[in-house]
Amino acid sequence: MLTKREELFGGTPDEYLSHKEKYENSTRKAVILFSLLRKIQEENNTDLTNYRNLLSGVLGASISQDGSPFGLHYIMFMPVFMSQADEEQQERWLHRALNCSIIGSYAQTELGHGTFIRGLETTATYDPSTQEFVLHSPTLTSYKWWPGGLGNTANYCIVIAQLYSKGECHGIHSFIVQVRDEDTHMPLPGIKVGEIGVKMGLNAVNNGFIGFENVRIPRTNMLMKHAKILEDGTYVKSKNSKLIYGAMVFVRVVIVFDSVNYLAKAITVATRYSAVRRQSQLKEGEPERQILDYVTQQDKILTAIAGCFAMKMNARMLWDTFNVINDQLHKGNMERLGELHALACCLKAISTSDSSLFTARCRVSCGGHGYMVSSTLPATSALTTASCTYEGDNTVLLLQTARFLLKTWRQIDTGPLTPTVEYLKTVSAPGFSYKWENSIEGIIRGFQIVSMKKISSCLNLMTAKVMSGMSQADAWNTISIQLVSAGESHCRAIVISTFHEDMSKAMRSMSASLAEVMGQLVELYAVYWTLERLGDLLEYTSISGADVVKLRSWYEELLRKIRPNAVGLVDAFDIIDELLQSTLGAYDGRVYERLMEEALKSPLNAEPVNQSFHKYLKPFMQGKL
Ligand SMILES: CC(C)(COP(=O)(O)OP(=O)(O)OC[C@H]1O[C@@H](n2cnc3c(N)ncnc32)[C@H](O)[C@@H]1OP(=O)(O)O)[C@@H](O)C(=O)NCCC(=O)NCCSC(=O)/C=C/CC(=O)O
Ligand SMILES: Cc1cc2nc3c(=O)[nH]c(=O)nc-3n(C[C@H](O)[C@H](O)[C@H](O)COP(=O)(O)OP(=O)(O)OC[C@H]3O[C@@H](n4cnc5c(N)ncnc54)[C@H](O)[C@@H]3O)c2cc1C
Repeated sequence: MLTKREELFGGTPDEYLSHKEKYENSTRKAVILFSLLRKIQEENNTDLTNYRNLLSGVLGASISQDGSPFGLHYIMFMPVFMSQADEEQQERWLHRALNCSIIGSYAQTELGHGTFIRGLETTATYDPSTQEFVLHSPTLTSYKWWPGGLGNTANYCIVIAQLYSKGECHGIHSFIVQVRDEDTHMPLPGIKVGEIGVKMGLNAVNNGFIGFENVRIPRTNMLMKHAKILEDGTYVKSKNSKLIYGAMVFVRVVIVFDSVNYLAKAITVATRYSAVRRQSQLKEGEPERQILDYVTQQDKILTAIAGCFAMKMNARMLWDTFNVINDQLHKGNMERLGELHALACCLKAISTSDSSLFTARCRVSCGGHGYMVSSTLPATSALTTASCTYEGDNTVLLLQTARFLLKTWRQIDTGPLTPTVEYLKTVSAPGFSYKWENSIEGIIRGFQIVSMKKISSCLNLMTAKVMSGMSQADAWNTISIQLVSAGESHCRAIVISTFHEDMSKAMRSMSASLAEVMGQLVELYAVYWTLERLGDLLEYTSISGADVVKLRSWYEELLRKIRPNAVGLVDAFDIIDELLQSTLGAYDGRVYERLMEEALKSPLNAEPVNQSFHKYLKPFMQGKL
């Protein structure tokens, strides 16, 4: 009898399964895991407040590096329900979703539209004679495309469609739609549903497509917490049209935590491997050195460790900010929604792009063995690059942040600013003077000044172009590279200052030795990004060549100091081998034995001579083909 652990982590490695077998195997595993999670939910009476913990349990413990067919059920279907369904609807469906007696997905993106959601083509036309909506996919490009779990798993999904009533379009709204029969799992009449095929990664997520041929759903299937359609077809507007976007804000907040989890996996593997792997002699006649002793290797890996700790602290800050503002939204106070949206956008963009960048560095820092699927680094790389796209393409999200920053800058003199942007007032105040200094505080100020000056410059450029006769939209597009850069600088200033402030608070309750190491990580992160963004700092601050020389020595000194604690720092992530799933990163360091053990599992090693020799090779080599 297999133990739960053997059931979850044993059997043929996913990489040797067909696409179909991989899905079936991930469904088998998901059922085991989510049965355990269902038990936790029942014990903890999960709601949105502790929902994220459950969610990170789902995500962090996602046993397949290829994701899970149940992921969207937790990541989007339920959060959207919690934020957009009215009480009657929550009563009707939420409990069934929470205990997984129905499995949902989230169908927003279409073949033709992902970013521009106001351009979505799926329609939901209200028929007052039957008090139903008619859901329809008018074109091929209107087919929903990407929804996780929709291919073969989900029997319900939330569909985002253009709402029509009394001949008028009221824009996009959310509807719950049953996709498959709860008993037979057959697609319901008028529904064409399937799986979108093999992707770069996440091939256990079961992303699907769905098209509707005049499918009728009851009026009460429109999620009506905010906007409503009355029985006679009268449309009742939401207090704020942006509330429909709420779920995307929540998920972007969760994604910042995900990006930390994914990066933690990659740096655990790369750091442990770099401590085991010996290669080349630093000095003639000496034994070969651990590759972690090479400063170039430290440059690749230790900065990734610092980045992981930095983003963890920022994820916590974002979650706390989300809860504060979400409570205000529930009380009808929309004042900080724009700030929350902008903060969630830039932190989602920067955390996922940093995670993707550093994970790719971890992959190459492990040489050839880092290219083995059994190292888990290729799959983690494929995962992190996907996160730069889903839940909003990173470029587009940084433009959203820039949009908010320009609005803020226009109003800079009309009153107090909200917390995440009040630095703009400080560094632009009359009489504010600043001289670059090589210190954490000096670096934070420097990044804040760069951000402020980029925002100011963008607004001046926009104004000049519009004054010269260019349309607002063309002016925006023309300077959009600089707008993205302003969004990134704003975010980097927030990440460094949050890391420094929150870690300083945490260090007060640490032992002196631990506090010293944590302080080194904060310094390494700040100095690394200072050297990475030297162009901006030279353009907008008084940093000098002499400062840069000293910064480089400071950086190299930090790498030397942190090196002895590198393995201890990643061990602190405490990722068990079964979740790490890596021949290079296993806790016991038996890298070469594990590489060979995994290789022998290849089906091509099942027999000494593969059948293709007799069918193809031999006749070919004998000139018979
Ligand atoms: C790119 C977007 C935001 C553009 O939408 P649009 O309405 O065109 O926005 P505007 O630029 O015109 O601004 C309108 C107005 O609305 C505010 N706003 C926009 N989004 C939000 C939001 N989420 N929360 C709050 N407020 C928002 C914006 O600030 C403007 O306010 P003003 O006061 O300045 O007028 C939009 O199209 C968008 O978000 N696109 C990305 C689509 C997306 O994220 N898709 C995710 C699909 S689900 C998915 O990917 C699942 C993945 C699986 C997994 O996670 O595992
Ligand atoms: C692994 C994965 C899982 C997903 N799961 C789901 C899901 O469960 N449900 C769901 O609904 N969707 C899902 N998606 C879809 C995802 O939300 C979209 O891919 C994403 O929103 C980007 O849209 P797009 O793919 O249409 O890219 P596009 O918007 O076409 O972007 C392509 C390029 O155009 C640029 N661009 C687009 N608009 C602008 C603009 N206004 N200004 C400047 N540049 C612009 C972008 O920066 C990008 O470089 C998933 C995607 C992936 C990769």
